[in-house]
Amino acid sequence: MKPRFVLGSASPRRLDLLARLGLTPDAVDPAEIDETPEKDELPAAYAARMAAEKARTVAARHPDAVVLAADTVVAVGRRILPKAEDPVTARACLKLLSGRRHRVFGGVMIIRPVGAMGAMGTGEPAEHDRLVQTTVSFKRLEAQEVDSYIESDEWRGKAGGYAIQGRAEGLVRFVSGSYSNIVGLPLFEVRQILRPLGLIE
Ligand SMILES: Cc1cn([C@H]2C[C@H](O)[C@@H](COP(=O)(O)OP(=O)(O)OP(=O)(O)O)O2)c(=O)[nH]c1=O
Repeated sequence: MKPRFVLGSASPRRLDLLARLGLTPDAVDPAEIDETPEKDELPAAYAARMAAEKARTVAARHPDAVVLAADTVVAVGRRILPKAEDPVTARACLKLLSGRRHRVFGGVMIIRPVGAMGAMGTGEPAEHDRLVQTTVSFKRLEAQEVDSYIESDEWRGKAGGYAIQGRAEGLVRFVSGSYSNIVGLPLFEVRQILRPLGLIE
């Protein structure tokens, strides 16, 4: 029997990405936790910590289900870029990204109840995590390109102030690594975890 599957995310991108694997969650229940980075926290550690905290928060509400949560962090060197919620922040992000490479860290945490799905015994739920890194290179952005992108509003609610799944892809010279990781969920790694749990064929 297929286990119950809960997506612990408010991101419509993550729901769309799961659909590409043929997976529709039985419930969507965002964690809504405090997402403030710790002082001097490195981007990779932050992405992993956020994914784990979101998944543990949601798993506590759904002890009988497989729970997936993720976090996408855009980083320039050791610097974590914010999720752009206003044009000033989005502009500042684009300025940092213009003409250089940056990294996108995708933290994924999947928690499943133990004692189900053939696992022996009971006790603490089992945790499966992944940290995926993608390198992205933007062209040097002209002032007019920045203005026009800000006008588009596509940056709103996106880590690092851009959405590669929209017109920003036309400003990206190359991507090295997982594309779906940039959009919000590294599908290869997610499938590797969910398939043995009987959620994906
Ligand atoms: C870089 C980039 C990010 N994003 C999105 C993915 C994520 O939704 C968002 C990063 O914020 P997250 O904090 O990872 O996710 P979220 O707040 O949207 O949802 P939740 O915490 O409930 O899971 O940025 C894109 O859609 N395209 C991109 O190219």
